[in-house]
Parts: sequence; C-alpha cells; structure tokens
Amino acid sequence: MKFAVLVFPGSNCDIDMYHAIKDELGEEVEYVWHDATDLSEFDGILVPGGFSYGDYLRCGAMANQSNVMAEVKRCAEAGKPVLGVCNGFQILTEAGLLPGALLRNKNLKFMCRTIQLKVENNNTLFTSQYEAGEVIHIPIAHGEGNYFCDEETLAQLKANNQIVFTYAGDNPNGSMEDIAGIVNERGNVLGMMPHPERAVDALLGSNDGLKLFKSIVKQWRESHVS
Ligand SMILES: NC(=O)CC[C@H](N)C(=O)O
Repeated sequence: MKFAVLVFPGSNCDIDMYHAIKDELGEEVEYVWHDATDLSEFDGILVPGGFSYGDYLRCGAMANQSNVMAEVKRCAEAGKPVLGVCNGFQILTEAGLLPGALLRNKNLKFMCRTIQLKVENNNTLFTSQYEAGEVIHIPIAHGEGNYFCDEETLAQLKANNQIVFTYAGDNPNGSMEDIAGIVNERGNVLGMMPHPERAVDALLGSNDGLKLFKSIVKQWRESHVS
C-alpha cells in the first residue's frame, strides 16, 4: 500500500507520519508538496499536523486553498482512505470533507500531553484492529481542538456512528460530547485531534496508535490483493 504524506509550509508532524508508515508499518510512503495536482498513484492520503501557513486566519484555512486539496477531494470521492491528524483534521473540516469546526481550546492554552482516548466505533477501516470501547493512550498537541458542530449535525454524527474517538475521563479542550475524532458518512475520511503517529513504539511511551495504521492496511489488502 502506498501512502502520501501531504506537506504544507508549516507542517511539523509530516516526518513523524512518514516514520510511522515506513519504519513501523513497513509500507510505501512519499512526501507530497501542497502544490501537487495528481495523487492518483497513492492508495491512502495522510494530512499531518502542524501550523500550516502559521495558522493564519484560522487553523487550516489557508492550506485548504492549496492545489492539492482538490485532489484530496477526488481521492475521498473515489473511496480512498484519507486521514487528517490535528492540523490535518482542521484542514479537512475547512475543506468540507468533515462536518463541524475546531475552536480554541476552552482554557485558551496550547496543550501537549498524553491523554486517554476511547474507541467508540471499531467498525471503520481506521479502527478495526481495536476492541470496541478500548481505551488507548495517544498524545495531543494543539491550541484549537475544541470540536463544535450544530445540533442537527451532532444528531447525524450519532445516528450514523460517525463519532470514532472520544476523550476518556478528562476532556482536555472542551470538545462537544468529548469528541476527539470523527469519520465522514461514507467512513473513508477520518479526522482526529490526538496524534496516533506519535504513539507507534513503546519507546515513545505508547504504541497504541499503530493499530490505526494497521487497520487501514488490512482493509486495503483485503479489497485489493487476492
Ligand atoms: N499539532 C497540531 O497539528 C496543531 C494544530 C494547530 N496549529 C493548533 O494549534 O491547534
């Protein structure tokens, strides 16, 4: 399986994402600069965290104007897995690929620590390797991770099982309903604030993020390799 890690001016989790795929997962991966116009050679798209365009205007707003985003939309429409982590999640909401928005953290502070995350839905291509209700340890590092959407959208997210991860116990940022990660209705676009790519080796304090990447590869192998 071949992954693209998108790189915008100000991305800073692209190297961690690349490392997770290449060294921990053992799959193919390439960096793709934000002005790329063709992602057809890739099977999965990873939108990493960071401070794209210095978070100017709103986190992710400038990155959403990049050439590559039209191509990311085509990939999503084609059913390819698209994962946005942290700033990547913010970019995907700006792009309209995921509903809602990420607001300033309730305490108005940037927070960087490992939190507990509950797997609410393990019936997605991103979470099949987890147990339902499993609590995992994944780092967060954000200033604007406070998920918000209107009541109608929230009802849809619940009705379609689109809430994939919630903060277990302590909600660090004030997110509505403790939401930490959601998928689109079709289930092939996931956005999450915590960083699974920073939890892929016990030496880093946790390897709980690895199962997310393994889930993606398993689903791809099952549908593409006979
Ligand atoms: N680590 C990140 O991706 C941070 C995202 C964004 N710059 C924020 O502070 O919310």
